[in-house]
Amino acid sequence: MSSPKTTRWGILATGGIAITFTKDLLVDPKTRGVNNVKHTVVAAASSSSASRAEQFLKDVGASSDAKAYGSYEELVKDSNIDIIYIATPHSHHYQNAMLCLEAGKNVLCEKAFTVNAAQARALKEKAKEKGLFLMEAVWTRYFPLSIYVRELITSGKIGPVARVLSDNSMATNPEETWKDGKHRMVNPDLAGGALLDLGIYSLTWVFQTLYHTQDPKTRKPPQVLAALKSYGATKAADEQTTIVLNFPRSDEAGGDAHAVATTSLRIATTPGGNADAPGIRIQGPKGEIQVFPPAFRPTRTKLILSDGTVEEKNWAPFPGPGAGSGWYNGFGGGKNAVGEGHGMFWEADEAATALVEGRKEGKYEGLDESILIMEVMDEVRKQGGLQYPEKIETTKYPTQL
Ligand SMILES: NC(=O)C1=CN([C@@H]2O[C@H](COP(=O)(O)OP(=O)(O)OC[C@H]3O[C@@H](n4cnc5c(N)ncnc54)[C@H](OP(=O)(O)O)[C@@H]3O)[C@@H](O)[C@H]2O)C=CC1
Ligand SMILES: O=C1OC[C@@H](O)[C@H](O)[C@H]1O
Repeated sequence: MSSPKTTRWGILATGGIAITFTKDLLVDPKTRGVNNVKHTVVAAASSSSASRAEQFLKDVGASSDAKAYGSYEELVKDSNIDIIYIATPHSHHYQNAMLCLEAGKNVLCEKAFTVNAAQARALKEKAKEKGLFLMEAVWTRYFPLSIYVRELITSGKIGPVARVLSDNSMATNPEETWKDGKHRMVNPDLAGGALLDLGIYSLTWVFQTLYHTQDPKTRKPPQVLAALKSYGATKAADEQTTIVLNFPRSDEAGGDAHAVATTSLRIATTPGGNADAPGIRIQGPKGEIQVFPPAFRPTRTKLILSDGTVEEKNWAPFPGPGAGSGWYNGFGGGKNAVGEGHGMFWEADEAATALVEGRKEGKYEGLDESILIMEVMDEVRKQGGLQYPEKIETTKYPTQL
């Protein structure tokens, strides 16, 4: 067996998820049975100061020779970096990813990929022009649990999927939690709201079960009908959104299939942390697959077949030793066992493997699928009357944010 190839990462931004991702990155891949790639963090940048980047590198346990930069512009010039992980708010992904691609760097960019589909298309074009790898960091797609669910579907276990019900909601008490309105979860300037932050996971489950599992040559985009409830005085972010999707399919493939994707900042998928009810139900004529919350980091599945078969699986704990501080939920608070991995290393392994193999896109969600999901979210926002400020919707690069 050949020795693992090391990928050298640069980390762009030093906020909450950057810490969790980077700690996961530094977990030995052998602990999860991965032998083809290894990861090292060679640099991090903070837009606020080099000392913040320095502290970040210390906090995550990076090697003492990793470089700390006080600007993203300096980071992208570092010739020692193979790939950059972007961990800024949604509003900034387009400008930050363009900066990296223009400088010739491969990119793994946090979800939601961009603010709109036009930006996602422009990034795809730029990556193609430069011959670079580009992937949206929808980590859930790379979980062994997700691979198992997709395999159940493609093996025909429940028959052709006829309907998917998918929720990712949190009772966050937004007026209290984000009183001043500046936090990225509610701030329109940072593309705040439920849809782009949490609804992306409801759509991820719909797409990875009902679209990604179809033949890429014949699958078609869905028709979309949406209701969106806006948040706060500015009405420039959503607090609750419901999307009905119709996926056209030939009669031989099972005929049209339906999905309902829901998201909310005000009510929970399961109140009080009770995870007994499935947040995701994938239904076919021979049975259903249930996935238990949270949709972004599920650890339990249940297959129920009409012949009476019931198969429950528990996917926790994730391999470790891991981040060591519980999972990060974007605004404080963690619930998984301290010391287990968070689960972000699987997407990092895929990005590193793609670099080794010379692939330019992620295996379980290519750029066209990321763009299609952005198109769905564009349509939802259009029907719901939600537009973000022009400076973050624009494809003009560079734009000062
Ligand atoms: N996959 C997952 O499970 C999760 C993904 N996310 C995604 O990660 C991204 C970042 O979220 P999160 O880490 O929670 O956010 P944070 O607010 O904790 O961190 C964002 C970082 O981005 C940088 N930044 C640059 N410009 C701005 C700006 N104008 N306002 C705020 N921050 C800025 C800052 O880093 P610096 O000062 O160093 O430049 C900041 O620390 C989002 O896209 C979110 O959707 C978030 C949580 C979980
Ligand atoms: O990606 C995410 O997953 C967990 C959520 O709590 C967070 O807000 C979101 O950004």
